[in-house]
Formats: sequence, C-alpha cells, structure tokens
Amino acid sequence: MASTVTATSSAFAGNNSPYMDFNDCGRKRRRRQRPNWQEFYKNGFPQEVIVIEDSASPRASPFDSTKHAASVWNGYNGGYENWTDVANGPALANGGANTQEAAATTQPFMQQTYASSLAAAAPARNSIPTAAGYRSTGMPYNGAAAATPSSTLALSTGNNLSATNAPVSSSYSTLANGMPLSPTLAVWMPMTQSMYQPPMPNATYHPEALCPRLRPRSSNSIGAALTNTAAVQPAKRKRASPPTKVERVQVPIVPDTSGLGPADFDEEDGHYKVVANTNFTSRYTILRLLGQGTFGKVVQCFDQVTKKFCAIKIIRSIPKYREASLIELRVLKTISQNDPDNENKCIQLRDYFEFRKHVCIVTDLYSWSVFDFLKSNNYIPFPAKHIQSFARQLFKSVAFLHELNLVHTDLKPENILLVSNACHAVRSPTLGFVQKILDNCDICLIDFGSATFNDEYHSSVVSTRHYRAPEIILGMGWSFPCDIWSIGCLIVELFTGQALFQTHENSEHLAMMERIIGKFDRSFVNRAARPARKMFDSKGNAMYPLSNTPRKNVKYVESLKSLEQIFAPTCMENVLLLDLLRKIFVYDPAKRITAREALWHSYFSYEIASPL
Ligand SMILES: Nc1ncnc2c1ncn2[C@@H]1O[C@H](COP(=O)(O)OP(=O)(O)OP(=O)(O)O)[C@@H](O)[C@H]1O
Repeated sequence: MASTVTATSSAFAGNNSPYMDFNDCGRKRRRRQRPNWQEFYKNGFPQEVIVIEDSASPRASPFDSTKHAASVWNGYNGGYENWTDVANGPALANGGANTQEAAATTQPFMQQTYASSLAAAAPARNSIPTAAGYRSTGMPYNGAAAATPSSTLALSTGNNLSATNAPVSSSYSTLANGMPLSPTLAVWMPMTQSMYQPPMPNATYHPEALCPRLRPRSSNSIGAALTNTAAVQPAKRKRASPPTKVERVQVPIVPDTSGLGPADFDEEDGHYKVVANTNFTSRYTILRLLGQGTFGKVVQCFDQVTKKFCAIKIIRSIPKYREASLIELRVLKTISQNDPDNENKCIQLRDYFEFRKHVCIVTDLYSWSVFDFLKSNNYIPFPAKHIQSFARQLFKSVAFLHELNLVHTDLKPENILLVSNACHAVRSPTLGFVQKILDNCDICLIDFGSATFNDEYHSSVVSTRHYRAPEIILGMGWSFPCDIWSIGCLIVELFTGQALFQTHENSEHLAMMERIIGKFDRSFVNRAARPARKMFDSKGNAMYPLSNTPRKNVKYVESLKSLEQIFAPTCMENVLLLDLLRKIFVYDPAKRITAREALWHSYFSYEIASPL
C-alpha cells in the first residue's frame, strides 16, 4: 500500500494543544517537555502523528464494525422495528438480530442478583489513589460482606476475563445471606479474608443504606431494579427516517472588498490574524479568540443577521487543512440534517463560507470545555452525579454518530463543551477544601475535524494519544469501538481528575494498559500488525521498560493502580461504573460494549443524589 504522510489534528493536539499554550495553561497530564510550536508550524507535525503507511481498507477490518453502528441504529428505532436499510441489512429485519445480540451482552449483568451487588459493595482493602480516595470519602459502608472463603470474589460476565486479575471459581456461588451468585456476573472485586462473613439466612438488606447518595428512580428497591431488565430497556420510540449522508459540500465564496492582501490578515503559518472588534465579512463581527487548534482558530462573533453570538472556526489557509475542513463540513452537515433539533448534542452547523481564502465554519456558541473547567477547579474530580450525566450525554451523542456511520475519533475533555460554566463554590464536608460545582451539566460535542465515515478512507493513526484505543496502537484497523475506548478514558479522568494514560510512547502505553486493565490476550496480540507484535515478548507481555526508558517513567508506570483500585467498591455507583468500564476497556474491539448498549447499563438507571 502506498506510503503517505498524514496527520490528524487529534493526535497533534494530544501532545500539547496550542490552545492551551495560547491560554498559558499547560496541562498537568503532560510529563514531557512541551513542544516548540513555532517550530511545529514551520516544520510540520510531531513524529507521533506521522503516518507512514495507509491503513487497510475499513472493510477489511478484523472485527465486525457494523455491530456498533447497526445495532445502535436499530436501538435508535426502539430496537423493535423492522429495518433493513442499514449496514447490516437483513440481519436487522424482524426485530433486529443485533439488538438481541446487544441485549444478550447486557443481560447477564441485568440478571445478577442484588446480593452480588451488595457483596461487591464491600470495601476494598487496597490503597486508594488520592483522587479516588477523595471521592470515596464520606461514602458510608455498613459492613455487607460476601460469603466467600477465598481472597477473591468473582463477579463476571466473562466479557473481559483476560483483563482481570484473578481466576474465576465456580465455588463462589453464594453470597452473604445465602443469596445465589450467578457465575456469569460482571465485575471482579478484590476481597480479603477479613471481609468474609458466614452466610446469614433470612437477614434483610436495605440497599439504600449502603449508599445514601444513590436513590432508586422509583419506589422499587435497587435490588429489584438490578434484576428487572425492563427498567433499563430503552423506551420504544417512533420510527425515525433513515440516516442521510452528505456527499459533497460547495463552499460559497464571500468577496473581500477591503483591498487587503494575505500578508495583512494571515500569519506565517496560515492562521488568520484575529483582531477583536473587526468586521469579518459584512455579516459577522469578531469579538474575541475562543481557542486555537491544528485546523484553525475559533473566534466568538456577533451575527448582524440573527443578532446572536456565534462561534466561527477560521480554517488555516493551507491546502491540507482546507481539504480536511471540507470533510468536517460534510460531517457537520450530515449531523444537522439528521438531528435538526440537536437532540443528540453534537455541535450544529449554522453557516459556512470562504473568506480571504479561509474556509469558515459557523456554529452555536458554547462555554468552556470540560477540561477547562477541570483545570480551573485545580483538577478536583467531578461529583459522581455530574460524571454520570456527562457519560450519559456522551454515549447518547456517540450512539447517534455511530448510527450515522460516523466515528468521531477524537473524544477528549477538550472537545466537550459546557453549555454554561456557571457554578457555585462548596466546601467539601469531608476534606474541608472549597471546590467549584457546575450548576448545569449540559454539554455539546465538538471538533469533527477528524471524524470519519466508516466506509471511507481511514488514517492509520487517529485519536489523541491518551484516549487512543489498543487496536489503533497495534495497527489492527479501527472503527466505532475506538470512540468507546476514548469515552472510557474520559470517564476515568472525570473521576480522578487526571488523564488515565499519561504517556507519549507506544510500549509504555501498552504497559500502562496491562497494569490498569489487565494482561493482553495472546490471541489478540497475534492479530496485531507485525511491527506492533514486536512490542510484546513471547509470553504476550508488553515489553517494558526498554533499555532507554527513563527510571522515573518506569516508577510512574509501576505506581499505577488497577481499575478495581481506582473504583474502590465503597458505594453502589462505583460498583456499577466499574462494571461499565470493564465492558468498555475490553481489548478486542469486537467485544467492546457499544454506545447504545452502554446506555442500557444499570449505571445509568440510577439517580445519584446531588453532589456533596
Ligand atoms: N462552538 C464553540 N463555542 C465555544 N468555543 C469553541 C467552539 N468551538 C470550538 N471552541 C474552542 O476552540 C477550541 C478549538 O476548537 P476545535 O477543537 O474545533 O479546533 P481544532 O483546530 O479542530 O482543534 P484540534 O487541534 O484539537 O483538533 C476548542 O477546544 C474550544 O475551546
């Protein structure tokens, strides 16, 4: 296959966003030297995002990428209607085989007994990382314990056994109170000897007492909700029209009558020189710079026609960014055509034109990004209720995108904008310090500059490093599931305040995954591209450290906590979120949960009480 040099905005921005430079707010997550951006604009992309070989055709992808799009599309229609005009065609007719498949994946967890959740809510004896410790403080635990004679309590769907830390034993079939434990449950929970209590027949459990912040939506008990699959099934929706894809966008040129030349309004690197309070065409007035990315600058403007504020992304006047922006426009047009009322919270296209050789994309104006807010809050994690809200909205947006056959590829906190950054300060009752709490958790997904139609050309490397899925690192081809992995990384970041995989190097990244998620499956490693296989030893372990790995990096990797340690089962919301994350952080993309399946997960069927 022909060699090309391609770059993705996402991968570039992942190393260090120029926007952050612009705001003079370097990110904590970056442990390495900051790139020299002047150098970058002159010489091109950092090595990390240079793609040396084209990816295999997406159709040759080793997994059934249609599962994510097609099953969710069917779910979009309620999952009950005949629908043939989708990627999977006949498979979805007559009720939707994929929906059944999705339900089958979700079912085991839904069917778990409340007892197992109760047992899983026993406290972990592992040390808890600072941020997680912060979160778990104040979560009362009333001593429910599992009747397991061993040091491990096994709750697993078998979905991700390769990533777990201990073997399953069929002997763990009862829990406290003699309640049965399904052998096909969802999570692995560390369980120490001292947590063991003999079964107490006929005892009564009050689940709400376990975690007062978790209140069931209805008067049903949590246990009933857990076993009641209907509680989490999506409501039947009216039939939607099939998704339409915009094939071509013609960008109208707005003439420039000012008599100025490019030297007057362009910077050397092709970025537009932003000057506040100047006219930008006869319709818009530039008010201020909102952000700067690889593709261009985003400015806040006033629209003289609608008399509203808006955001305009002014693409750099360099051919490759111009080309890329045409794809972004196609994606944005496809989104607005299929969701004119913006129910799915993806940025809405309002206008587009070319002015002074810059493609300009006009969208609604939003507030800070989730990352900006996190940073302004000294990286204090978001409250559990807000994490749940962000996660739910994100999965909804991404399910919608996948139904449109689109992969976002660059999901990260910087690309999730808040509708409002209004907040109030609260003193944490347990830790004593003051933190900002958002008043409104509504968000909107932005930056479709790297979004890719699943049936079109795929760059080999996509996603910002920290949010990059293993199949991308291993050169196995990628599709919808890579977005799900990114959401997993994002959720953990909201929970701890720190990026999960703080690295800029492939083998280190894989070693981190092994520590946090679990060992790679040998058969999975065997499917990796040949050069990537060299990053593993004969036993299938990531080869790390390398001879030139700095000692401090090795120490950092060794200090990483497992998912189970991060999400200590001190309350029900942690138990449920951990279970969801275990289904997200599945190495094999074909077995990873889909966005629509995630929305059916029990984690989203509870109302978590107000923060703090
Ligand atoms: N509609 C909007 N309202 C408010 N701010 C916005 C809006 N769109 C973008 N921004 C700000 O501008 C920044 C850059 O936007 P965007 O991510 O679309 O540009 P990009 O060049 O594609 O960036 P990247 O290099 O990350 O791909 C965002 O991080 C955000 O802070």
